[in-house]
Amino acid sequence: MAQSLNFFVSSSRSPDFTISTNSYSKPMLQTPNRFLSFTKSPRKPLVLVSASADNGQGGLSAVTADFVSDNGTKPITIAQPDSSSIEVDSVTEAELKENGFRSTRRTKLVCTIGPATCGFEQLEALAVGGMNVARINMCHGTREWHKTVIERVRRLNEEKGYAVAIMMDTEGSEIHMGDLGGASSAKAEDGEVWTFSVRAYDSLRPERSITVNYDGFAEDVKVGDELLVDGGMVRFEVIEKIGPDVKCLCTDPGLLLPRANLTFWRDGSLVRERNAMLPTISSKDWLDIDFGIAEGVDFIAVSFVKSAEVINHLKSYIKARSRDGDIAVLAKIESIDSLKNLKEIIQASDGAMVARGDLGAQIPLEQVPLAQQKIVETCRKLNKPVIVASQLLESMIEYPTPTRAEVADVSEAVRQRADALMLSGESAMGQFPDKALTVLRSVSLRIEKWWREEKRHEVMELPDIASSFSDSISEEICNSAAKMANNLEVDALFVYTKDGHMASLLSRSRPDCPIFAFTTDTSVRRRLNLQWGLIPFRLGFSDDMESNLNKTFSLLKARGMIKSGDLVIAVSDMLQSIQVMNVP
Ligand SMILES: Nc1ncnc2c1ncn2[C@@H]1O[C@H](COP(=O)(O)OP(=O)(O)O)[C@@H](O)[C@H]1O
Ligand SMILES: C=C(OP(=O)(O)O)C(=O)O
Ligand SMILES: [K+]
Ligand SMILES: [Mg+2]
Repeated sequence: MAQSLNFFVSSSRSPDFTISTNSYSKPMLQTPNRFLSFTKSPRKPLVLVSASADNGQGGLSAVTADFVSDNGTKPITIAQPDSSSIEVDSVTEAELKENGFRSTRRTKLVCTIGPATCGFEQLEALAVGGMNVARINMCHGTREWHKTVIERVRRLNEEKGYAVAIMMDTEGSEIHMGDLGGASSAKAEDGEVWTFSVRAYDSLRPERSITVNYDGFAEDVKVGDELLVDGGMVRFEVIEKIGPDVKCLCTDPGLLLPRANLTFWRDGSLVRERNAMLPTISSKDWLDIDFGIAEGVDFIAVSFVKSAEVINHLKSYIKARSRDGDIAVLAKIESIDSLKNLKEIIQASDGAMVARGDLGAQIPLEQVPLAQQKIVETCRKLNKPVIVASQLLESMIEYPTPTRAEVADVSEAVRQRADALMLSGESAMGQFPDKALTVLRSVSLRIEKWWREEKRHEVMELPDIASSFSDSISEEICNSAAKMANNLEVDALFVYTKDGHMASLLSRSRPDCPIFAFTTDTSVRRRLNLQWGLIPFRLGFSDDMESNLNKTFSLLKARGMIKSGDLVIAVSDMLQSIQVMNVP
Protein backbone atom coordinates (compact mmCIF):
# COMPACT_ATOMS: atom_id res chain seq x y z
CA MET A 1 0.00 0.00 0.00
CA ALA A 2 1.30 3.44 -0.85
CA GLN A 3 1.92 5.87 1.94
CA SER A 4 1.75 9.61 1.87
CA LEU A 5 3.86 12.33 3.32
CA ASN A 6 1.94 15.49 3.93
CA PHE A 7 3.48 18.90 4.15
CA PHE A 8 1.41 21.83 5.21
CA VAL A 9 2.47 24.87 3.27
CA SER A 10 1.00 27.85 4.99
CA SER A 11 2.00 30.38 2.39
CA SER A 12 4.94 31.92 0.68
CA ARG A 13 6.14 35.39 -0.14
CA SER A 14 6.71 34.31 -3.68
CA PRO A 15 4.04 31.76 -4.44
CA ASP A 16 5.84 29.86 -7.16
CA PHE A 17 8.24 27.31 -5.80
CA THR A 18 9.14 23.69 -5.85
CA ILE A 19 8.83 21.39 -2.87
CA SER A 20 11.22 18.51 -3.06
CA THR A 21 12.32 15.59 -0.96
CA ASN A 22 15.35 13.53 -1.69
CA SER A 23 13.29 11.38 -4.00
CA TYR A 24 10.46 13.59 -5.17
CA SER A 25 10.07 16.98 -6.62
CA LYS A 26 6.85 18.84 -7.14
CA PRO A 27 6.43 22.28 -8.58
CA MET A 28 3.69 24.30 -6.96
CA LEU A 29 1.87 27.25 -8.34
CA GLN A 30 0.06 29.52 -5.98
CA THR A 31 -0.72 26.96 -3.37
CA PRO A 32 -0.55 28.74 -0.10
CA ASN A 33 -2.61 27.30 2.70
CA ARG A 34 -2.93 23.74 1.66
CA PHE A 35 -1.48 20.34 2.17
CA LEU A 36 0.94 18.93 -0.30
CA SER A 37 1.31 15.20 -0.52
CA PHE A 38 4.18 13.04 -1.65
CA THR A 39 3.31 9.44 -2.19
CA LYS A 40 5.95 6.88 -1.44
CA SER A 41 5.93 3.43 -2.87
CA PRO A 42 5.80 0.63 -0.29
CA ARG A 43 9.12 -0.71 -1.50
CA LYS A 44 10.97 2.43 -0.44
CA PRO A 45 11.36 2.81 3.32
CA LEU A 46 10.11 6.03 4.81
CA VAL A 47 13.04 7.30 6.75
CA LEU A 48 15.05 10.46 6.63
CA VAL A 49 13.64 12.90 4.18
CA SER A 50 15.15 16.24 3.56
CA ALA A 51 12.44 18.59 2.40
CA SER A 52 12.99 21.95 0.91
CA ALA A 53 10.88 24.67 -0.57
CA ASP A 54 12.63 26.80 -3.04
CA ASN A 55 11.22 29.52 -5.20
CA GLY A 56 14.21 29.40 -7.52
CA GLN A 57 15.30 32.89 -6.60
CA GLY A 58 18.05 32.03 -4.22
CA GLY A 59 16.05 31.17 -1.18
CA LEU A 60 13.40 33.81 -0.55
CA SER A 61 11.18 31.13 0.87
CA ALA A 62 13.63 28.29 1.26
CA VAL A 63 12.87 25.90 4.07
CA THR A 64 14.80 22.77 4.84
CA ALA A 65 13.53 20.18 7.30
CA ASP A 66 15.25 16.95 8.17
CA PHE A 67 12.43 14.57 8.39
CA VAL A 68 12.25 11.25 10.20
CA SER A 69 8.96 9.50 10.02
CA ASP A 70 7.12 6.22 9.66
CA ASN A 71 3.68 7.68 9.34
CA GLY A 72 4.98 10.61 7.36
CA THR A 73 3.28 13.77 8.54
CA LYS A 74 5.27 16.82 9.24
CA PRO A 75 4.06 20.37 8.96
CA ILE A 76 6.27 22.91 7.25
CA THR A 77 5.61 26.58 7.55
CA ILE A 78 7.00 28.90 5.00
CA ALA A 79 7.45 32.61 5.59
CA GLN A 80 4.19 34.50 5.74
CA PRO A 81 3.61 36.28 2.47
CA ASP A 82 2.52 39.74 1.85
CA SER A 83 -0.25 38.46 -0.39
CA SER A 84 -1.52 41.94 -1.00
CA SER A 85 1.78 43.24 -2.37
CA ILE A 86 2.82 44.35 -5.79
CA GLU A 87 6.47 44.68 -6.75
CA VAL A 88 7.75 47.36 -9.05
CA ASP A 89 11.00 49.23 -8.97
CA SER A 90 11.18 52.56 -7.19
CA VAL A 91 12.51 54.46 -10.21
CA THR A 92 9.51 53.53 -12.36
CA GLU A 93 7.17 54.23 -9.48
CA ALA A 94 8.61 57.71 -8.98
CA GLU A 95 8.48 58.43 -12.72
CA LEU A 96 4.86 57.37 -12.93
CA LYS A 97 3.86 59.40 -9.90
CA GLU A 98 5.66 62.52 -10.97
CA ASN A 99 5.04 62.70 -14.67
CA GLY A 100 2.27 60.25 -15.45
CA PHE A 101 2.08 57.38 -17.89
CA ARG A 102 3.48 59.13 -20.92
CA SER A 103 6.72 59.95 -19.24
CA THR A 104 7.95 56.42 -18.76
CA ARG A 105 10.90 55.39 -20.86
CA ARG A 106 10.15 52.72 -23.44
CA THR A 107 13.69 51.91 -24.60
CA LYS A 108 15.53 49.60 -22.20
CA LEU A 109 19.12 50.12 -21.08
CA VAL A 110 21.86 47.52 -20.65
CA CYS A 111 25.10 48.35 -18.81
CA THR A 112 28.28 46.31 -18.99
CA ILE A 113 29.67 45.97 -15.49
CA GLY A 114 33.42 46.28 -15.04
CA PRO A 115 35.94 47.76 -12.62
CA ALA A 116 34.25 51.18 -12.81
CA THR A 117 30.84 49.91 -11.72
CA CYS A 118 31.17 46.67 -9.77
CA GLY A 119 30.71 48.10 -6.25
CA PHE A 120 27.31 47.85 -4.58
CA GLU A 121 26.82 51.64 -4.48
CA GLN A 122 27.97 51.96 -8.08
CA LEU A 123 25.50 49.27 -9.15
CA GLU A 124 22.78 51.01 -7.21
CA ALA A 125 23.59 54.30 -8.91
CA LEU A 126 23.17 52.56 -12.28
CA ALA A 127 19.82 51.05 -11.18
CA VAL A 128 18.66 54.49 -10.05
CA GLY A 129 19.85 55.85 -13.41
CA GLY A 130 17.67 53.37 -15.30
CA MET A 131 19.77 50.25 -15.87
CA ASN A 132 17.39 47.43 -16.76
CA VAL A 133 19.96 44.74 -17.46
CA ALA A 134 23.49 44.28 -16.10
CA ARG A 135 25.85 42.60 -18.54
CA ILE A 136 28.92 40.68 -17.49
CA ASN A 137 31.42 39.93 -20.22
CA MET A 138 33.20 36.61 -19.69
CA CYS A 139 36.10 37.83 -21.87
CA HIS A 140 37.29 39.71 -18.81
CA GLY A 141 37.62 39.09 -15.10
CA THR A 142 37.51 35.88 -13.10
CA ARG A 143 34.45 33.78 -12.28
CA GLU A 144 34.74 34.86 -8.64
CA TRP A 145 34.61 38.47 -9.74
CA HIS A 146 31.50 37.82 -11.83
CA LYS A 147 29.92 35.89 -9.00
CA THR A 148 30.35 38.86 -6.68
CA VAL A 149 28.71 41.16 -9.22
CA ILE A 150 25.77 38.78 -9.64
CA GLU A 151 25.32 38.58 -5.87
CA ARG A 152 25.34 42.34 -5.55
CA VAL A 153 22.74 42.78 -8.27
CA ARG A 154 20.56 40.14 -6.64
CA ARG A 155 20.91 41.89 -3.29
CA LEU A 156 20.00 45.19 -4.90
CA ASN A 157 16.87 43.60 -6.35
CA GLU A 158 15.85 42.02 -3.06
CA GLU A 159 16.61 44.93 -0.82
CA LYS A 160 15.48 47.77 -3.05
CA GLY A 161 12.80 46.18 -5.21
CA TYR A 162 14.56 46.44 -8.57
CA ALA A 163 14.22 43.78 -11.22
CA VAL A 164 17.61 44.26 -12.84
CA ALA A 165 18.25 41.21 -15.01
CA ILE A 166 21.68 39.65 -15.48
CA MET A 167 23.10 38.94 -18.90
CA MET A 168 26.16 36.77 -19.24
CA ASP A 169 28.06 37.30 -22.47
CA THR A 170 30.31 34.45 -23.62
CA GLU A 171 33.86 34.96 -24.75
CA GLY A 172 33.44 32.90 -27.93
CA SER A 173 36.23 31.66 -30.15
CA GLU A 174 37.47 35.01 -31.30
CA ILE A 175 41.12 35.72 -31.86
CA HIS A 176 42.34 38.23 -29.36
CA MET A 177 45.50 39.50 -27.70
CA GLY A 178 46.61 38.51 -24.22
CA ASP A 179 46.11 40.69 -21.20
CA LEU A 180 49.32 42.80 -21.54
CA GLY A 181 50.73 41.37 -18.33
CA GLY A 182 48.49 43.52 -16.18
CA ALA A 183 49.14 46.85 -17.95
CA SER A 184 45.96 48.81 -18.70
CA SER A 185 47.12 49.66 -22.21
CA ALA A 186 50.18 49.87 -24.46
CA LYS A 187 50.92 52.47 -27.09
CA ALA A 188 51.94 51.35 -30.56
CA GLU A 189 53.68 54.05 -32.59
CA ASP A 190 53.93 54.45 -36.33
CA GLY A 191 56.85 52.49 -37.80
CA GLU A 192 57.49 50.33 -34.74
CA VAL A 193 57.95 46.59 -35.13
CA TRP A 194 55.90 44.47 -32.72
CA THR A 195 55.98 40.71 -32.23
CA PHE A 196 52.68 38.83 -32.09
CA SER A 197 53.26 35.36 -30.75
CA VAL A 198 51.33 32.27 -29.74
CA ARG A 199 53.93 31.71 -27.02
CA ALA A 200 52.78 32.30 -23.49
CA TYR A 201 55.39 34.46 -21.82
CA ASP A 202 55.84 32.96 -18.39
CA SER A 203 57.63 35.84 -16.73
CA LEU A 204 57.85 39.42 -17.93
CA ARG A 205 56.38 40.26 -21.31
CA PRO A 206 59.23 41.44 -23.56
CA GLU A 207 58.81 44.97 -24.83
CA ARG A 208 56.70 45.39 -27.97
CA SER A 209 55.43 41.85 -27.84
CA ILE A 210 51.90 40.59 -27.63
CA THR A 211 50.49 37.11 -27.03
CA VAL A 212 47.73 35.81 -29.28
CA ASN A 213 45.19 33.32 -27.91
CA TYR A 214 44.78 31.31 -31.12
CA ASP A 215 47.33 28.54 -31.70
CA GLY A 216 46.97 28.54 -35.47
CA PHE A 217 47.78 32.23 -35.72
CA ALA A 218 51.39 32.01 -36.90
CA GLU A 219 50.48 29.40 -39.50
CA ASP A 220 47.39 31.17 -40.83
CA VAL A 221 48.83 34.65 -41.39
CA LYS A 222 50.99 35.45 -44.41
CA VAL A 223 53.63 38.09 -44.94
CA GLY A 224 51.84 41.11 -46.42
CA ASP A 225 48.58 40.53 -44.46
CA GLU A 226 47.10 43.43 -42.59
CA LEU A 227 46.47 42.90 -38.87
CA LEU A 228 43.63 44.97 -37.36
CA VAL A 229 43.31 45.52 -33.65
CA ASP A 230 39.72 46.21 -32.52
CA GLY A 231 38.53 46.52 -36.10
CA GLY A 232 41.12 49.12 -37.07
CA MET A 233 41.85 51.15 -33.95
CA VAL A 234 45.48 50.12 -34.56
CA ARG A 235 46.85 48.55 -37.75
CA PHE A 236 49.93 46.47 -38.49
CA GLU A 237 51.42 44.85 -41.57
CA VAL A 238 52.89 41.35 -41.27
CA ILE A 239 56.54 41.59 -42.34
CA GLU A 240 58.14 38.35 -41.18
CA LYS A 241 57.28 34.97 -39.65
CA ILE A 242 59.79 33.25 -37.36
CA GLY A 243 58.38 30.06 -35.84
CA PRO A 244 55.64 31.04 -33.36
CA ASP A 245 56.53 34.73 -33.70
CA VAL A 246 55.01 37.07 -36.25
CA LYS A 247 56.78 40.39 -36.75
CA CYS A 248 54.46 43.25 -37.62
CA LEU A 249 55.06 46.85 -38.62
CA CYS A 250 52.72 49.42 -37.10
CA THR A 251 51.05 51.39 -39.90
CA ASP A 252 48.26 53.10 -37.93
CA PRO A 253 49.35 53.98 -34.39
CA GLY A 254 47.09 53.78 -31.38
CA LEU A 255 46.38 52.30 -27.97
CA LEU A 256 46.39 48.54 -27.55
CA LEU A 257 43.94 47.44 -24.85
CA PRO A 258 44.12 44.13 -22.97
CA ARG A 259 42.49 41.22 -24.80
CA ALA A 260 41.68 43.38 -27.80
CA ASN A 261 40.14 41.60 -30.76
CA LEU A 262 42.36 40.75 -33.76
CA THR A 263 41.39 40.19 -37.38
CA PHE A 264 43.62 39.79 -40.38
CA TRP A 265 42.92 40.90 -43.89
CA ARG A 266 44.38 39.85 -47.24
CA ASP A 267 43.73 41.67 -50.54
CA GLY A 268 40.98 43.73 -48.96
CA SER A 269 38.98 40.93 -47.37
CA LEU A 270 38.80 39.30 -44.01
CA VAL A 271 40.85 36.09 -43.77
CA ARG A 272 38.79 33.25 -42.36
CA GLU A 273 40.94 30.17 -42.56
CA ARG A 274 41.10 27.64 -39.81
CA ASN A 275 39.79 30.13 -37.29
CA ALA A 276 36.45 29.91 -39.10
CA MET A 277 36.36 26.28 -37.98
CA LEU A 278 36.70 27.14 -34.30
CA PRO A 279 33.60 26.19 -32.33
CA THR A 280 31.19 29.03 -31.54
CA ILE A 281 31.04 27.82 -27.96
CA SER A 282 34.54 26.92 -26.77
CA SER A 283 35.29 24.57 -23.88
CA LYS A 284 35.92 27.61 -21.71
CA ASP A 285 32.54 29.00 -22.78
CA TRP A 286 30.82 25.76 -21.70
CA LEU A 287 32.34 26.14 -18.25
CA ASP A 288 31.15 29.74 -18.15
CA ILE A 289 27.69 28.60 -19.27
CA ASP A 290 27.60 26.02 -16.45
CA PHE A 291 28.54 28.85 -14.12
CA GLY A 292 25.75 31.02 -15.53
CA ILE A 293 23.20 28.23 -15.14
CA ALA A 294 24.32 27.59 -11.56
CA GLU A 295 24.08 31.29 -10.78
CA GLY A 296 20.67 31.54 -12.43
CA VAL A 297 21.49 34.36 -14.84
CA ASP A 298 18.54 35.63 -16.88
CA PHE A 299 20.17 35.84 -20.31
CA ILE A 300 23.12 34.19 -21.99
CA ALA A 301 24.40 36.13 -24.99
CA VAL A 302 26.34 33.93 -27.40
CA SER A 303 29.26 35.56 -29.17
CA PHE A 304 30.08 34.96 -32.85
CA VAL A 305 26.99 32.87 -33.62
CA LYS A 306 27.30 31.34 -37.07
CA SER A 307 24.13 29.27 -37.34
CA ALA A 308 20.81 28.47 -35.67
CA GLU A 309 22.15 25.05 -34.74
CA VAL A 310 24.38 26.33 -31.95
CA ILE A 311 21.47 28.26 -30.44
CA ASN A 312 19.24 25.17 -30.52
CA HIS A 313 22.01 23.13 -28.95
CA LEU A 314 22.53 25.61 -26.13
CA LYS A 315 18.81 25.94 -25.52
CA SER A 316 18.38 22.21 -25.07
CA TYR A 317 21.50 22.09 -22.88
CA ILE A 318 19.99 24.76 -20.63
CA LYS A 319 16.60 23.09 -20.62
CA ALA A 320 18.12 19.86 -19.35
CA ARG A 321 20.09 21.57 -16.60
CA SER A 322 18.45 24.71 -15.41
CA ARG A 323 15.71 24.34 -12.83
CA ASP A 324 12.99 25.97 -14.86
CA GLY A 325 14.76 26.17 -18.20
CA ASP A 326 14.16 29.88 -17.97
CA ILE A 327 17.43 31.37 -19.17
CA ALA A 328 16.88 33.22 -22.41
CA VAL A 329 19.49 32.79 -25.15
CA LEU A 330 20.49 35.85 -27.16
CA ALA A 331 22.39 35.62 -30.44
CA LYS A 332 25.12 38.20 -30.98
CA ILE A 333 25.16 39.19 -34.61
CA GLU A 334 28.80 40.06 -35.18
CA SER A 335 30.09 37.95 -38.02
CA ILE A 336 29.61 37.50 -41.74
CA ASP A 337 28.05 34.07 -41.18
CA SER A 338 25.53 35.42 -38.70
CA LEU A 339 24.36 37.93 -41.29
CA LYS A 340 24.05 35.20 -43.89
CA ASN A 341 21.88 33.06 -41.62
CA LEU A 342 20.16 35.95 -39.88
CA LYS A 343 16.55 34.86 -40.06
CA GLU A 344 17.11 31.27 -38.90
CA ILE A 345 19.39 32.42 -36.09
CA ILE A 346 16.92 34.98 -34.79
CA GLN A 347 14.04 32.55 -35.14
CA ALA A 348 15.91 30.05 -32.97
CA SER A 349 16.97 32.62 -30.35
CA ASP A 350 15.09 34.44 -27.61
CA GLY A 351 16.54 37.74 -28.78
CA ALA A 352 19.57 39.24 -30.51
CA MET A 353 22.28 41.82 -30.13
CA VAL A 354 23.64 44.02 -32.90
CA ALA A 355 27.25 43.66 -31.72
CA ARG A 356 28.65 46.46 -33.81
CA GLY A 357 32.14 46.24 -32.34
CA ASP A 358 33.10 42.99 -33.97
CA LEU A 359 30.63 43.37 -36.80
CA GLY A 360 32.52 46.49 -37.84
CA ALA A 361 35.73 44.49 -37.91
CA GLN A 362 34.20 41.82 -40.13
CA ILE A 363 32.29 43.85 -42.70
CA PRO A 364 33.18 47.25 -44.15
CA LEU A 365 32.19 49.97 -41.67
CA GLU A 366 29.83 51.67 -44.09
CA GLN A 367 27.73 48.50 -44.17
CA VAL A 368 27.19 48.42 -40.40
CA PRO A 369 24.25 50.89 -40.29
CA LEU A 370 22.37 48.91 -42.93
CA ALA A 371 23.07 45.66 -41.09
CA GLN A 372 21.76 47.25 -37.89
CA GLN A 373 18.56 48.39 -39.59
CA LYS A 374 18.03 44.93 -41.03
CA ILE A 375 18.68 43.09 -37.75
CA VAL A 376 16.37 45.39 -35.77
CA GLU A 377 13.62 44.97 -38.33
CA THR A 378 13.99 41.19 -38.51
CA CYS A 379 13.80 40.90 -34.71
CA ARG A 380 10.72 43.06 -34.59
CA LYS A 381 8.98 40.97 -37.22
CA LEU A 382 9.83 37.72 -35.46
CA ASN A 383 8.96 39.20 -32.05
CA LYS A 384 12.40 38.88 -30.48
CA PRO A 385 13.93 41.61 -28.35
CA VAL A 386 16.94 43.32 -29.92
CA ILE A 387 19.81 45.25 -28.33
CA VAL A 388 21.90 47.81 -30.22
CA ALA A 389 25.42 47.64 -28.79
CA SER A 390 28.92 49.08 -28.92
CA GLN A 391 30.41 52.52 -29.20
CA LEU A 392 27.10 54.33 -28.71
CA LEU A 393 28.87 56.85 -26.47
CA GLU A 394 32.49 55.74 -26.89
CA SER A 395 33.97 59.21 -26.27
CA MET A 396 32.35 59.23 -22.83
CA ILE A 397 34.88 56.64 -21.68
CA GLU A 398 37.12 59.71 -21.34
CA TYR A 399 34.90 62.79 -21.57
CA PRO A 400 31.83 63.91 -19.61
CA THR A 401 29.79 64.88 -22.68
CA PRO A 402 29.08 62.86 -25.81
CA THR A 403 29.84 63.99 -29.33
CA ARG A 404 26.93 65.25 -31.43
CA ALA A 405 27.48 62.30 -33.72
CA GLU A 406 27.08 59.89 -30.80
CA VAL A 407 23.80 61.52 -29.78
CA ALA A 408 22.61 61.16 -33.37
CA ASP A 409 23.58 57.48 -33.33
CA VAL A 410 21.65 56.85 -30.10
CA SER A 411 18.65 58.72 -31.54
CA GLU A 412 18.71 56.58 -34.63
CA ALA A 413 18.62 53.35 -32.60
CA VAL A 414 15.69 54.73 -30.55
CA ARG A 415 13.93 55.84 -33.73
CA GLN A 416 14.37 52.35 -35.15
CA ARG A 417 12.53 51.27 -31.99
CA ALA A 418 15.14 48.80 -30.86
CA ASP A 419 14.20 47.21 -27.54
CA ALA A 420 17.41 48.16 -25.79
CA LEU A 421 20.62 50.16 -25.99
CA MET A 422 23.84 48.95 -24.42
CA LEU A 423 26.86 50.58 -22.81
CA SER A 424 30.18 48.68 -22.98
CA GLY A 425 33.44 50.37 -22.05
CA GLU A 426 31.48 53.53 -21.12
CA SER A 427 30.10 51.77 -18.04
CA ALA A 428 32.67 48.98 -17.58
CA MET A 429 35.82 51.05 -17.37
CA GLY A 430 34.95 54.61 -18.35
CA GLN A 431 35.26 57.68 -16.19
CA PHE A 432 31.60 58.71 -16.45
CA PRO A 433 29.37 55.65 -16.30
CA ASP A 434 26.42 57.44 -14.66
CA LYS A 435 26.61 60.37 -17.05
CA ALA A 436 26.69 58.00 -20.03
CA LEU A 437 23.57 56.25 -18.74
CA THR A 438 21.86 59.62 -18.25
CA VAL A 439 22.58 60.49 -21.88
CA LEU A 440 21.00 57.23 -23.07
CA ARG A 441 18.00 57.84 -20.86
CA SER A 442 17.37 61.44 -21.82
CA VAL A 443 17.92 60.89 -25.54
CA SER A 444 15.55 57.89 -25.43
CA LEU A 445 12.85 59.89 -23.65
CA ARG A 446 13.19 62.81 -26.03
CA ILE A 447 13.03 60.78 -29.22
CA GLU A 448 10.17 58.64 -27.95
CA LYS A 449 8.20 61.77 -27.08
CA TRP A 450 8.88 63.30 -30.48
CA TRP A 451 7.74 60.10 -32.13
CA ARG A 452 4.42 60.15 -30.23
CA GLU A 453 3.85 63.84 -30.84
CA GLU A 454 4.36 63.33 -34.53
CA LYS A 455 1.90 60.44 -34.24
CA ARG A 456 4.13 58.30 -36.34
CA HIS A 457 2.17 55.11 -35.98
CA GLU A 458 3.91 52.10 -37.34
CA VAL A 459 4.02 51.52 -41.01
CA MET A 460 5.82 48.24 -40.47
CA GLU A 461 3.81 45.28 -41.65
CA LEU A 462 3.99 42.67 -38.88
CA PRO A 463 3.73 39.14 -40.28
CA ASP A 464 1.77 36.41 -38.50
CA ILE A 465 4.13 34.45 -36.32
CA ALA A 466 1.83 32.16 -34.33
CA SER A 467 2.57 28.46 -34.52
CA SER A 468 -0.80 27.27 -33.18
CA PHE A 469 -4.40 28.39 -33.26
CA SER A 470 -4.33 29.49 -29.66
CA ASP A 471 -1.18 31.52 -30.33
CA SER A 472 -2.99 33.10 -33.26
CA ILE A 473 -5.76 34.20 -30.94
CA SER A 474 -3.23 35.78 -28.56
CA GLU A 475 -1.52 37.51 -31.46
CA GLU A 476 -4.76 38.91 -32.89
CA ILE A 477 -5.82 40.09 -29.44
CA CYS A 478 -2.53 41.88 -28.82
CA ASN A 479 -2.38 43.47 -32.26
CA SER A 480 -5.96 44.69 -31.89
CA ALA A 481 -5.52 45.84 -28.30
CA ALA A 482 -2.46 47.90 -29.25
CA LYS A 483 -4.31 49.47 -32.15
CA MET A 484 -7.32 50.24 -29.97
CA ALA A 485 -5.03 51.74 -27.35
CA ASN A 486 -3.63 54.17 -29.93
CA ASN A 487 -7.00 55.05 -31.45
CA LEU A 488 -8.73 55.54 -28.09
CA GLU A 489 -5.65 57.24 -26.64
CA VAL A 490 -5.81 55.10 -23.52
CA ASP A 491 -3.44 55.74 -20.64
CA ALA A 492 -2.05 52.24 -20.28
CA LEU A 493 -2.31 48.67 -21.47
CA PHE A 494 -2.48 46.04 -18.72
CA VAL A 495 -1.41 42.50 -19.46
CA TYR A 496 -1.63 39.57 -17.04
CA THR A 497 0.87 37.03 -18.19
CA LYS A 498 2.38 33.89 -16.69
CA ASP A 499 5.22 33.33 -19.15
CA GLY A 500 5.47 36.81 -20.65
CA HIS A 501 4.34 35.88 -24.14
CA MET A 502 1.30 38.17 -24.31
CA ALA A 503 3.39 41.02 -22.93
CA SER A 504 5.97 40.59 -25.67
CA LEU A 505 3.25 40.52 -28.33
CA LEU A 506 1.94 43.86 -27.07
CA SER A 507 5.45 45.29 -27.00
CA ARG A 508 5.93 44.19 -30.60
CA SER A 509 3.20 46.60 -31.72
CA ARG A 510 5.10 49.49 -30.07
CA PRO A 511 1.90 51.19 -28.85
CA ASP A 512 1.81 54.86 -27.78
CA CYS A 513 0.99 54.09 -24.15
CA PRO A 514 3.11 52.12 -21.67
CA ILE A 515 2.38 48.44 -21.07
CA PHE A 516 1.99 47.35 -17.45
CA ALA A 517 2.94 43.68 -17.45
CA PHE A 518 1.83 41.73 -14.38
CA THR A 519 3.42 38.38 -13.78
CA THR A 520 3.49 36.01 -10.83
CA ASP A 521 7.06 35.01 -11.52
CA THR A 522 10.10 37.06 -10.48
CA SER A 523 12.33 35.63 -13.20
CA VAL A 524 9.76 36.37 -15.92
CA ARG A 525 9.57 39.88 -14.48
CA ARG A 526 13.33 40.31 -14.86
CA ARG A 527 13.35 39.00 -18.42
CA LEU A 528 10.53 41.32 -19.46
CA ASN A 529 12.81 44.15 -18.44
CA LEU A 530 14.65 43.81 -21.76
CA GLN A 531 11.58 44.49 -23.87
CA TRP A 532 10.44 47.78 -25.33
CA GLY A 533 7.72 49.61 -23.42
CA LEU A 534 7.06 46.96 -20.78
CA ILE A 535 6.83 47.96 -17.15
CA PRO A 536 7.08 44.63 -15.36
CA PHE A 537 5.33 44.14 -12.03
CA ARG A 538 5.29 41.05 -9.87
CA LEU A 539 1.83 40.32 -8.61
CA GLY A 540 0.07 37.23 -7.35
CA PHE A 541 -3.06 36.77 -9.43
CA SER A 542 -5.66 34.16 -10.20
CA ASP A 543 -7.58 33.06 -13.28
CA ASP A 544 -10.40 35.39 -12.32
CA MET A 545 -9.77 38.56 -14.31
CA GLU A 546 -12.44 40.53 -12.50
CA SER A 547 -10.70 40.05 -9.17
CA ASN A 548 -7.24 40.56 -10.71
CA LEU A 549 -8.28 43.92 -12.08
CA ASN A 550 -9.87 45.04 -8.84
CA LYS A 551 -6.82 43.98 -6.90
CA THR A 552 -4.46 45.74 -9.32
CA PHE A 553 -6.49 48.94 -9.35
CA SER A 554 -6.62 49.16 -5.60
CA LEU A 555 -2.92 48.35 -5.14
CA LEU A 556 -1.79 50.83 -7.79
CA LYS A 557 -4.19 53.50 -6.58
CA ALA A 558 -2.98 53.08 -3.02
CA ARG A 559 0.54 53.78 -4.24
CA GLY A 560 -0.50 56.72 -6.35
CA MET A 561 0.53 55.11 -9.61
CA ILE A 562 -2.91 55.34 -11.22
CA LYS A 563 -6.01 57.34 -10.41
CA SER A 564 -9.76 57.10 -10.83
CA GLY A 565 -10.80 57.84 -14.37
CA ASP A 566 -7.63 56.65 -16.09
CA LEU A 567 -8.50 54.70 -19.22
CA VAL A 568 -7.04 51.23 -19.41
CA ILE A 569 -7.18 48.28 -21.80
CA ALA A 570 -6.54 44.89 -20.21
CA VAL A 571 -5.66 41.57 -21.83
CA SER A 572 -4.55 38.30 -20.31
CA ASP A 573 -3.05 34.88 -20.97
CA MET A 574 -5.88 33.18 -19.12
CA LEU A 575 -8.88 34.90 -20.58
CA GLN A 576 -8.72 35.58 -24.29
CA SER A 577 -10.45 38.94 -24.19
CA ILE A 578 -9.90 42.68 -24.48
CA GLN A 579 -11.45 44.82 -21.76
CA VAL A 580 -11.64 48.58 -21.97
CA MET A 581 -12.43 50.43 -18.76
CA ASN A 582 -11.92 53.47 -16.62
CA VAL A 583 -10.19 52.95 -13.32
CA PRO A 584 -13.03 53.07 -10.76
N1 LIG B 1 34.95 42.21 -15.91
C1 LIG B 1 35.82 43.11 -16.37
N2 LIG B 1 37.01 43.28 -15.79
C2 LIG B 1 37.89 44.18 -16.26
N3 LIG B 1 37.67 44.96 -17.34
C3 LIG B 1 36.51 44.84 -17.98
C4 LIG B 1 35.51 43.90 -17.54
N4 LIG B 1 34.47 43.98 -18.37
C5 LIG B 1 34.79 44.93 -19.28
N5 LIG B 1 36.01 45.45 -19.06
C6 LIG B 1 36.70 46.52 -19.80
O1 LIG B 1 35.74 47.26 -20.53
C7 LIG B 1 36.05 47.23 -21.92
C8 LIG B 1 34.80 47.24 -22.74
O2 LIG B 1 33.98 46.14 -22.45
P1 LIG B 1 33.38 45.22 -23.61
O3 LIG B 1 32.97 46.04 -24.77
O4 LIG B 1 32.34 44.39 -22.96
O5 LIG B 1 34.59 44.26 -23.97
P2 LIG B 1 35.51 44.12 -25.27
O6 LIG B 1 36.27 45.40 -25.38
O7 LIG B 1 36.36 42.95 -24.94
O8 LIG B 1 34.59 43.87 -26.42
C9 LIG B 1 36.93 46.00 -22.10
O9 LIG B 1 37.80 46.12 -23.19
C10 LIG B 1 37.70 45.97 -20.79
O10 LIG B 1 38.79 46.83 -20.85
C1 LIG C 1 29.13 43.58 -27.98
C2 LIG C 1 30.15 43.07 -28.65
O1 LIG C 1 30.82 41.95 -28.20
P1 LIG C 1 32.07 42.01 -27.21
O2 LIG C 1 32.02 43.29 -26.45
O3 LIG C 1 31.94 40.82 -26.35
O4 LIG C 1 33.21 41.91 -28.15
C3 LIG C 1 30.59 43.66 -29.93
O5 LIG C 1 31.45 43.07 -30.58
O6 LIG C 1 30.04 44.71 -30.31
K1 LIG D 1 32.04 38.69 -25.10
MG1 LIG E 1 32.06 41.15 -29.94
